[in-house]
Amino acid sequence: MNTHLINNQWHVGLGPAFESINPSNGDVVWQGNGTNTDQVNSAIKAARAAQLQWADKPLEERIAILENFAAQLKEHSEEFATIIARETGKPLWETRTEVGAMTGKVAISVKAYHERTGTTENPMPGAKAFIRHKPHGVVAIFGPYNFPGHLPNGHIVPAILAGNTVVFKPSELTPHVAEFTLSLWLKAGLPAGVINLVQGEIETGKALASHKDIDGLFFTGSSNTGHLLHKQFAGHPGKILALEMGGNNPLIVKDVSDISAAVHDIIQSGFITSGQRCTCARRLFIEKSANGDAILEKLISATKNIVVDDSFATEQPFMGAMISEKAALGMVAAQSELVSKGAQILVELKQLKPGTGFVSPGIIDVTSITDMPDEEHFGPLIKVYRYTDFDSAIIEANNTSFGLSAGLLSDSEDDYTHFLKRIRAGIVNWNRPITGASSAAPFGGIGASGNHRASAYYAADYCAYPVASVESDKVSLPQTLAPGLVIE
Ligand SMILES: NC(=O)c1ccc[n+]([C@@H]2O[C@H](COP(=O)([O-])OP(=O)(O)OC[C@H]3O[C@@H](n4cnc5c(N)ncnc54)[C@H](O)[C@@H]3O)[C@@H](O)[C@H]2O)c1
Ligand SMILES: O=CCC[C@H](NC(=O)CCC(=O)O)C(=O)O
Repeated sequence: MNTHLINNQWHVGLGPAFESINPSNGDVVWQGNGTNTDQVNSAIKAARAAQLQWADKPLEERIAILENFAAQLKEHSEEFATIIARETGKPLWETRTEVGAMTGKVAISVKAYHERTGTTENPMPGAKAFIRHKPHGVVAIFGPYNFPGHLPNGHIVPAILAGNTVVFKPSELTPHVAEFTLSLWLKAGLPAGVINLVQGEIETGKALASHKDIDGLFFTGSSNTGHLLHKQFAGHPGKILALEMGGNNPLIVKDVSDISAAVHDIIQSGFITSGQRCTCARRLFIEKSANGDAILEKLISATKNIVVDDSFATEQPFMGAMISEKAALGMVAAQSELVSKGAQILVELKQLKPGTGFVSPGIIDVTSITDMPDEEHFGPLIKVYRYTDFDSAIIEANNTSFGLSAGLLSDSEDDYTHFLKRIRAGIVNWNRPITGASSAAPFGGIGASGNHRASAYYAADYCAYPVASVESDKVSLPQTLAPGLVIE
């Protein structure tokens, strides 16, 4: 099977075999072999050979290829949404929005390129001062399985726009999505070597990340892997590493009059994509009050009514399957562990069908647990904390090594101002779900969630480095020389 794209040629993998499975029914979606180390080397060589020529192209030519890609995405949107749904288990309505986000990324990245990394010219006596931006060179891009199209695309598009060339290593759980993405780039007229695709499991990732001839690595994935990469990059200050990782995101609810609206925003925050978004609310803080009781009661009944079904069901479900049966069972086990620590199940998260990734959404009250693990449970399980005092809820919300997203549902603007000043996260929302971040804003977290290299609108920043120049079209002697200097 032709799996890897090197220098615009498809290659059969020479490494270990692997496959992807449709988590809704256990069907094999894709089979192939990963790369071996020689193939990873060849991909990097191809990217290196193509880089100068690509960066030398007039910007308009690079943009034209990106726009062709957006047109290809539009033309093949339904086919692509179907492929993503089959490989991830996400509902079709949602994978259609993923393809839409990929298409929109092109125009947003062009705008960001000009605004954040364009050329600035300032006059100065006898010369001009310029700020320009240059590409790093060859960058490795690693993607996760939950948005196998949109999130790698959020690195690839700004990277090549800036003049870098890329070696892309997708999640081993979503190889078909990656292959289809590259087939659209080829149709868009991508020159050879500009984006190379290497597929495989961890060994492929390790061979690429540790390669001496990459100039940087842009990563979206788990905090564990991101931390490993950070260690690996220690001692290489010349290489740029951009890390987008997970979160243990808090959502605090306080004094809301529209209880149904609050429940809606909690569900959108906690359960969209079966809880498999890095921005999902993992910890829900609800006041111990009549208002808090009413919100929790409505949340419990609405959660029990959430429709979980196949990606292609005629009546579209809110949630599809999780990425794999292993992930689904992992969530069941996480729930059991919390129960063993003293948590109380309010709505049980259950695997709905053996051999699949289908789980029902769960809510668990963890207020009485004293040794809560600071872990990202990457699935549809909301952990409820009942609180009596707003400030202690904010302190507990900040009691995490992560800092990706956070939110407050409250009718009071004063409460929000207070919360915004104190909460530590890269995305902080008020009376809106904490998922669904815009590509037109910076996106990233602090602490164990990232390394201050925000993506989305700010991805332009890590795709190029600034060059400051003072320029004059001829050398000229200054009118006044420095003391002690005589030039005759
Ligand atoms: N902050 C964000 O923007 C963001 C977005 C989506 C997902 N995520 C996070 O991603 C996670 C889910 O995605 P995932 O499970 O695919 O992540 P993951 O870390 O398992 O995998 C991400 C990529 O890294 C590769 N990889 C894994 N181990 C490696 C190693 N030792 N060396 C080199 N490469 C390696 C994988 O093959 C994959 O391509 C969640 O934690 C989620 O919060 C973060
Ligand atoms: O799973 C993590 C991504 C979640 C998603 N964020 C974005 O799409 C950020 C915007 C971008 O990268 O263009 C979300 O917040 O739902």
